[in-house]
Amino acid sequence: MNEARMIVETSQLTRSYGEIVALKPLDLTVPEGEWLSVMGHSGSGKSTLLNLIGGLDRATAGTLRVCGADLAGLDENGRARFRRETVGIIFQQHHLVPHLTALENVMMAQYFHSVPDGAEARGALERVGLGRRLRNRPGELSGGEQQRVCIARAIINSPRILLADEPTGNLDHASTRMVLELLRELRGAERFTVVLVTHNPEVARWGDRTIHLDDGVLVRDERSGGAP
Ligand SMILES: Nc1ncnc2c1ncn2[C@@H]1O[C@H](COP(=O)(O)OP(=O)(O)OP(=O)(O)O)[C@@H](O)[C@H]1O
Repeated sequence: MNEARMIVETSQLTRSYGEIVALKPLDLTVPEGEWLSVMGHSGSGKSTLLNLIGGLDRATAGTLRVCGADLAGLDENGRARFRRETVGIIFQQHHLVPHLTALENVMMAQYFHSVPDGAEARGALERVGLGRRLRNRPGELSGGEQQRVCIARAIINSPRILLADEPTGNLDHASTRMVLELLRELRGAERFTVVLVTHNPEVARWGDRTIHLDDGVLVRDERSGGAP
């Protein structure tokens, strides 16, 4: 039987900001293809963990391997390359450029990864169901549609791991469901691993597994109940 490959492996991973220990020594493994939900109160260390996994921040102690890369051993350039090649990120705030169309917003992300390619960007927008809204600016799209542009932008480089920080935090119930269904469908098709931070237990249930952080400590690790 094949052992599942671990996409994230941490050992005693720690992040302090001066006196504040945002993440206390954490041992965590995430197998390839898993959707891991991360819950916890405000300030419990969820974004800190996500930012470390995404190579956006550096640990103060411990080890962290993501897709085989030893993140502690990478310099700034190495981490930028790791982010470009391996990671897709979606935030609560969409960070779309207001005066650019949906297509141009995705192409701008490509510019930072590699070379803008209109056909590829169009393909990503079609994959998230926005093939008919390519020329619309963010202000002309609903909140759920804006988040779908962000998902198109995040999957354009075929990431091995998709990180989502409260991706549905600003959305109503129907748009939340649509975004989560899309993530589930894309994960099935593209086989990336998902780590999704949320305050909302209903959202966490869409994952395979949920970990709970409390004051920087992993206090619970359980199989999720399944999507409603
Ligand atoms: N750059 C920073 N400098 C100083 N302290 C920080 C920094 N980033 C996070 N912290 C602190 O680390 C702790 C964990 O923060 P983190 O953002 O990871 O929590 P969170 O669980 O994501 O919270 P929220 O749900 O409110 O986003 C908090 O006490 C926070 O104030």
